[in-house]
Amino acid sequence: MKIEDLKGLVQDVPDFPQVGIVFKDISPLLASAKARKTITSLLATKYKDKEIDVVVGMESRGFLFGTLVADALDASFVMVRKPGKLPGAVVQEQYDLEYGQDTLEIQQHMIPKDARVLIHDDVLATGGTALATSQLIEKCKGTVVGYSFLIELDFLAGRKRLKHSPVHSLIHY
Ligand SMILES: O=P(O)(O)OC[C@H]1O[C@H](OP(=O)(O)OP(=O)(O)O)[C@H](O)[C@@H]1O
Ligand SMILES: Nc1ncnc2[nH]cnc12
Repeated sequence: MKIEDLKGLVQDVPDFPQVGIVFKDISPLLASAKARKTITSLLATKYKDKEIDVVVGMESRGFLFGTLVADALDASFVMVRKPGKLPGAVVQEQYDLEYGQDTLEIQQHMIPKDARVLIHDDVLATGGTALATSQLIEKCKGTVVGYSFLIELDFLAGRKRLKHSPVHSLIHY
C-alpha cells in the first residue's frame, strides 16, 4: 500500500467532537490488516537504526500503533495516560488540546535513566499532547530521540513546538 492509499482510508468527520473541528477518523485504517502492517513498517523503518529503548504512546489512540511500532523496533512500550488511570507514583504535566485542556501522567519507574525514547501518537495537531509528553520524559531523565505520528495537521503547526527532536509523520493535511 502507498501513502495515498492509506490517506484514502482516513475519514473526515466535520464538526466532531466540536463545531469547527474536522476530525480525522482512523477507524478504517485500523480495520485493514494490510493498512496496519504497512503503517507499522513505515513508522518503524524511520527509527530502526536509532537504538530506541522505549516507545511511549499517549492515551488512547497512541497505544494502537505505539505497541506495534515497539514490537517492530524490539523496544519496550510505556503508556502515557490521562489522570488517575496509572497506579503508584506518577509524574504529571498539564497541556492544551485542539479542543480543550487536560493532564497527562506517566509511571516514572518505567523509563530507565538515559533511555532513548521515541514518542508516538496517531495525530499531531497543536502539539500540546506531544510537548507535554516530552516534558514528562525529561522529568523521568529519559532522552527524546524523535516523534512519530501517523497523521500531522500541518496547518496547526504543532511541529514548531517540538523543536528539540526530529518529527516524522506518514500522512499530512
Ligand atoms: O496535538 P494536540 O493538539 O495535542 O492533539 C493531538 C491529540 O489529540 C488526540 O487525542 P485525544 O485527547 O482526543 O484523546 P484520544 O486519543 O483518547 O481520542 C490525538 O489522539 C492526540 O493525542
Ligand atoms: N482533528 C483531529 N482529528 C483527530 N484527532 C485529533 N486530535 C486532535 N485534533 C484531531
